Amino acid sequence: MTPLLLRSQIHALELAHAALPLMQRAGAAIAAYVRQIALPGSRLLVLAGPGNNGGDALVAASLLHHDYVLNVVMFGDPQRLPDQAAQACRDWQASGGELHTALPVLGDTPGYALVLDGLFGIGLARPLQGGAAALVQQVNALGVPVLALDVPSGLCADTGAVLGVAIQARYTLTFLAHKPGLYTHDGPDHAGRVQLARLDVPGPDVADLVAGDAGVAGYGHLLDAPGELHALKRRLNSNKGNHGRVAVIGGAGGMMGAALLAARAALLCGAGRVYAGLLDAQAYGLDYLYPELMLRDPLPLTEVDAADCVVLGPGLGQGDLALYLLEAALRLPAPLVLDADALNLMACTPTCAEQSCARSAATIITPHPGEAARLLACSVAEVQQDRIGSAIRLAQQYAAITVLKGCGSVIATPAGHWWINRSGNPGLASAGMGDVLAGIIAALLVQGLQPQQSVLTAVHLHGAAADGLVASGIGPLGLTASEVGLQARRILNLWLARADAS
Ligand SMILES: NC(=O)C1=CN([C@@H]2O[C@H](COP(=O)(O)OP(=O)(O)OC[C@H]3O[C@@H](n4cnc5c(N)ncnc54)[C@H](O)[C@@H]3O)[C@@H](O)[C@H]2O)[C@@H](O)CC1
Ligand SMILES: Nc1ncnc2c1ncn2[C@@H]1O[C@H](COP(=O)(O)OP(=O)(O)O)[C@@H](O)[C@H]1O
Ligand SMILES: [K+]
Repeated sequence: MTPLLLRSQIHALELAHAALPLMQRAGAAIAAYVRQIALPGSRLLVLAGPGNNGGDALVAASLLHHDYVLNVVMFGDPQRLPDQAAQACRDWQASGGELHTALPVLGDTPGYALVLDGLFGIGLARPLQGGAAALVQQVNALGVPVLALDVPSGLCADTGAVLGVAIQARYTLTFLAHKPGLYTHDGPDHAGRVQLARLDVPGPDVADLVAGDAGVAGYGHLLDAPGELHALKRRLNSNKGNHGRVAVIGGAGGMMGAALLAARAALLCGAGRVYAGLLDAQAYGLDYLYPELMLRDPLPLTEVDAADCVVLGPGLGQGDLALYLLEAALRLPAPLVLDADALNLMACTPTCAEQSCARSAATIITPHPGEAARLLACSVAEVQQDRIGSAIRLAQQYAAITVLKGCGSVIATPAGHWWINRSGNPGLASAGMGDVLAGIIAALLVQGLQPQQSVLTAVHLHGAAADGLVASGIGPLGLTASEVGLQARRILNLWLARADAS
């Protein structure tokens, strides 16, 4: 899996390699990339900011000078550039290059083929305002493809939050290591296609990259491939009893579908037996589409007691029975997946955190940002401003593997390990998708994957299923949770066959 480094960790890496000509290498990597995406002779707009990101852009400008028509806009005082960037600026001017202080008016001359955004990189320290914000807005309004250098200016490299306003790039060439902000929250909308230029610096293990922030165990990983699936391989001589028992509890009045979606997804992803305990007194005794499911009253807890994993929450409601079931589930010795209303109930029942922390089996919580905000007693905006930190805080508060869902779902463990999922698309932004995810997690868990591996695989699979469907024209508009469950089955079996063959 690909490492994801926070800004403090990138700085540690830079420090460990301070003797290397990193800015020269970054400039060369930019020039090589530009030659792939812009025709020689075309006009390029180069934006150089007040720090080393601007230096990278200026080195590239000098390297591209003879083959392109370049307009370089310097934002900030060139006299105050840091040393290496100042040298890059002198080199540019010595080669006959001009520095503009604002976007040149092109008149009748052909427009820009490409913009190189070297305004701000990982040194962005506060929201863009005034001249910087205006420049970014002007560039976005040009409608010209933008190559962002390191990160799109205005985007926080750690969190993917837009600070004020941010460059809308078609491409991002990022240096040394991938940054989490490119992959979660608003990052993917601003970064476009991301490519890494390592600058001949080896991976992150060279440096001690433990971040200063409390609770973060080190650098994270981009979840861009399924992990080890060996435990899912079935012996020829196996029976349903070998493939685990999932119990889904939820489906109060008007919300039966949520519990059925989770239960069906568990069935489709291979659980040997799936029970659904439905709270709706009017619930049918049969799922006509999937009669394989065993629908029961949630009380008594007989099947729940015997389950190898319990999913509690889809369509659960927040009544007295729901709370009783939540407290009973927290006492169960089996792994527990808590979603939706189970999380809302936990947020307003302080004793639940204590109960959750006292559990011996794995607890998995899968909040979307709204549920996370309730659990953390803060606003959704605060959760989104720091998705990694929020996920880790939740993981620690409940001693639970946590999936903070949304664009670039963040998975975190109580020990402070974290991942960002790369699969998935906005087709998943429709009702019932979270229920399907909860069912998939439980299915993988009861078939023998370890809890952490179940969560990582399920999150990646869920997104990959949506990607596969969109690629074949089913979605993003109108993609349904039921289709994602079916496609997850197909992809999981393909992954398994591939793992088997290798
Ligand atoms: N240090 C190194 O070893 C390397 C750095 N590189 C480049 O250097 C970048 C980091 O350079 P810096 O640390 O100089 O940081 P940046 O170039 O990202 O920006 C820092 C400058 O912007 C100003 N600034 C920050 N936020 C602002 C705001 N909202 N409005 C106005 N001004 C603001 C700061 O006061 C400072 O002058 C990386 O993103 C990368 O592009 C690369 O050359 C690779 C090697
Ligand atoms: N824009 C998006 N990009 C990627 N994944 C998304 C996006 N929007 C939603 N998802 C995923 O879809 C699922 C939605 O879950 P949730 O919000 O709980 O829905 P519901 O409660 O309707 O089941 C989560 O796994 C989430 O990560
Ligand atoms: K930039």
